[in-house]
Amino acid sequence: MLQVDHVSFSYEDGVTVLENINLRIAKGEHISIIGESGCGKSTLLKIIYGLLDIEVGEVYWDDTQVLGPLYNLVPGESYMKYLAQDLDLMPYTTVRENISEFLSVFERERSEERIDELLELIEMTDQADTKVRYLSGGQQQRVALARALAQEPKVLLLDEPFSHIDNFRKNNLRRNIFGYLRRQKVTVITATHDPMDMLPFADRVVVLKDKFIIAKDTPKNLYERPQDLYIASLFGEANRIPINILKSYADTKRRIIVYAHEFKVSQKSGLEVVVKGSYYMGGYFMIGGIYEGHDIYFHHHQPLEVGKVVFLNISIDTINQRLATP
Ligand SMILES: Nc1ncnc2c1ncn2[C@@H]1O[C@H](COP(=O)(O)OP(=O)(O)OP(=O)(O)O)[C@@H](O)[C@H]1O
Repeated sequence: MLQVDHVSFSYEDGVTVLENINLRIAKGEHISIIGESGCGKSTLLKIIYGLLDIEVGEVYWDDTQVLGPLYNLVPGESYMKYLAQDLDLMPYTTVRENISEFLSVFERERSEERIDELLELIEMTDQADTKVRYLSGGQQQRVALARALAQEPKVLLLDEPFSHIDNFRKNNLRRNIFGYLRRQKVTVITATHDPMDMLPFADRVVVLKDKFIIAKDTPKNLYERPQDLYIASLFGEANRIPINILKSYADTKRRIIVYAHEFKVSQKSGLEVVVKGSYYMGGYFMIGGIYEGHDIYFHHHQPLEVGKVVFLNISIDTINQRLATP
């Protein structure tokens, strides 16, 4: 088990970046860390890997304490691999050589076979003999992923692992990589902005905000019952709506989170909205509007004229689901 106990951390400027962070991560579990840019996701991964010295708190992998650079000549733990945002590749050697460099001694005996397996996993068999400096940013990120896997870590820390990779490949690659890591029973912690890195793959999601962990839950629970707009907005466009405006019979002044796609447009009754603009999103239009002076966003199958008045409805199931949120 990976254990983070009461960890607080500040860089040299003295500003606290993380405060009282506690995590228990079981072997083989896949965790995602999400939160707005600058909330401390990378810092937490670096602490777990032992790249930073912490003054408050402790990190353990089973009974072994993870120690920072003050206590470790070569920072970083051998059973872990941290794939940073800045990829540490060897630009003047080929993709194959880059991967081979990181195979464990045990694996060198069957190295060609293993490299071919990893090349297939990152869908780069055809570029095996290309020098890394000639690859695109997304291709380099895929090589860095293969290098991380080549080392067969027990714990893999991934910092925005698919951020440079085009959508054309991203989905398949995510399924390949996360599927592989599950089969290998690797413990995985992924820091990400992208809900698609997390919703289909994580067992649990940890949400960071203003130094603290504000939620830990399954992706499904977090998505369906977001505590607040900050969490919901990590998944997509979301609104905070007073419940009694949506359903006149509701006597509560409470506000609930409604995702943009959960509204249905009606010409007759519901939340009265004046249209401000329509944005083509591919399969639908994102409509921006104003209700009672507040911005509101909802989906519609066609654009709506600016200034038009429409009414928004939301299903009773969704309202009940959100009202059940603590
Ligand atoms: N070496 C450093 N020295 C001082 N401050 C730092 C250092 N690295 C990061 N910070 C600050 O610590 C905070 C957290 O940074 P961190 O990179 O951990 O956030 P993040 O959530 O990973 O962001 P992003 O999603 O943009 O990568 C930020 O305010 C950042 O400016």
